[in-house]
Amino acid sequence: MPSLADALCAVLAAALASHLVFNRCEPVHPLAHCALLLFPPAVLTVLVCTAFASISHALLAVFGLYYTLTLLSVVVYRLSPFHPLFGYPGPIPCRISKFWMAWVSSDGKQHEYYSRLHHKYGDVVRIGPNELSIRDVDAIDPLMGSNGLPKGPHWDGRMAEQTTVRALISIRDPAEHMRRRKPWGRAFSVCAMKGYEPILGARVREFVSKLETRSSTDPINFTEWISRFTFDFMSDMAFGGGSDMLRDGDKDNTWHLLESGLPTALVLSHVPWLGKYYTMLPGIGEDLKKFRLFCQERALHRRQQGSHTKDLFHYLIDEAGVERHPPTFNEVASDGVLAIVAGSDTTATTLACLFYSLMANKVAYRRLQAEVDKYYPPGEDASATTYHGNMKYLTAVINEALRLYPAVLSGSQRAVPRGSGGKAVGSHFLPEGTSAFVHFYSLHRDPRYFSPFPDTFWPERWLSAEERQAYGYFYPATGTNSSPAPPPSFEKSTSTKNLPPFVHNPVAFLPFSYGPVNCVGKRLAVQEMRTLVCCVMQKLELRFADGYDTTRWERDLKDFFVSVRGELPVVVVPRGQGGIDEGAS
Ligand code: HEM
Repeated sequence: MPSLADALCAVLAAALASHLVFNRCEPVHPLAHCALLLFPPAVLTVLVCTAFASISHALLAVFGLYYTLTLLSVVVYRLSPFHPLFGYPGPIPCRISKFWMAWVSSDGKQHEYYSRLHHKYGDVVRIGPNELSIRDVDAIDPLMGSNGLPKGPHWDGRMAEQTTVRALISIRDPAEHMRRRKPWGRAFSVCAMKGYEPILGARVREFVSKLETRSSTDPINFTEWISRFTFDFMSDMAFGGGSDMLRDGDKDNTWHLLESGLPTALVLSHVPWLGKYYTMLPGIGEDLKKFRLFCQERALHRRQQGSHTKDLFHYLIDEAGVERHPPTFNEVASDGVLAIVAGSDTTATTLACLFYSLMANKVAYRRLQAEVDKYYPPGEDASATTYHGNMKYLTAVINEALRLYPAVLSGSQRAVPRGSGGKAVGSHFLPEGTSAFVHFYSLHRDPRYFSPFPDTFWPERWLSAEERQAYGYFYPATGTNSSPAPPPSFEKSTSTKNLPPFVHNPVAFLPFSYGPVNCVGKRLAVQEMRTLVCCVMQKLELRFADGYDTTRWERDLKDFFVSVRGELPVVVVPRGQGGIDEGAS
């Protein structure tokens, strides 16, 4: 008959063994969890129950002790010098469990949290037991370049409900990713892009004319209008049409279906194994399922109908029959959903941030308007891309919006595969099993890479010194300490004397990520933004609605992997009709 001390030793040994198995094998399947968390204490209870007064005492003691000791062992190990990431600084709750980041991220402000951590702890911060956030330009290529690391486990949580066919963005196996990316590469080649101009031009003209011909000058929510445009355009591209939000508004509540799952997906990305349980809950993820169904119906319809234009779907489904291993219909349908999600929300956020920034910085607004007027005077079709490449101020404005507000604020995770022996990333070493990402938001606002005014919308930083000088020096007035800071007023200055040295390092500019799994839709996104901005600036005049609190913009911006923007109440009138101050120039 075992003594009480024997029983306690047995439970301690079992708890340590269980921690060891969790640590080595990282099981994610619920059955494996049950086996490790229920089977050992149940067997132990049977074996040592005679050491206790009753079976219920034995159950309570063994199970309670087993769980307490397992947890304690996990916590002590993660904080101890034996942990491979011990040398990296970070807050204690982060080092203990990813549940901490799941909780922190749930309010959509994880990008600001990471940024604060980098200010406090430096360029590499331990933000999870096995995860690092990096703010160092030298880490970009080794981490994300062609000899870099594959995608990390956060995709297993984000896409937990995709149990059969995964969309391109969440494929972690590099060989499979490369196979699935081929049709996408073709779809965004220079030649294919030419074919998209008429589809894009038609939607942009519709957007502008809808706003131009409004009979009222009441403020509109500009964010919503832009979202309708990007959604309609991506539906045209992915499924040959089928969405008319610009005409009918969001009558099917599609935008809600698209965005409602984002916060949960972000939380699950921090604790991917929880995704398996989440998908078992009845009624969970209904919005996303509806959205997928809606897209699948469109894909089916588009396949049956065929198309005269070579849209994105044409390439994804390989209508020309050029792929050696053509994708299956389910793969294409899944990638069609991805095109809508990855293509509409990201571009909508960037455009909304861009127009917000322009309205807050009237100097930049007038400079861009002047450039548009030069290349596309009244009567010229501003949706034709002919002069886009010459428009340096336009490029500067788009880059600056992407720098301050990258649509994916916190970057995309990579992971060091088990058995690889680890990876040197710049001057840092990442042990195997470590996940890491370059934090775009922190990198883009780091004064070592962009100075002066790293937190301010200042498109002139993207011009050459001569071009900046030719424009004359307009600088944001400094000295505001409120957080979030209101957009600065701009002052005319005759010299650069009292400014910190000019620093501009485009290597630290990664809104579309970097390397072989970067944003495959970058060309389309840039063309879409250039076309829309040119047409809006040519035909319309915008200003914030009276009483709009400009500090709200950054407060309302949420990081749910793809960022989600708040309302932007704007007065829009056709140009030349007056009513809007055309002052600063
Ligand atoms: C301003 C607009 C956009 C921004 C800032 C943006 C940014 C990004 C980022 C940061 C990634 C993650 C890459 C990584 O994991 O390293 C990504 C992936 C992706 N984006 Fe975009 N994107 C934009 C627009 C678009 C558009 C218009 C499309 C068109 C369909 C698109 C399609 C994709 C796809 C398919 C992926 C997955 C790529 C892969 O895993 O190989 N994106 N994007």
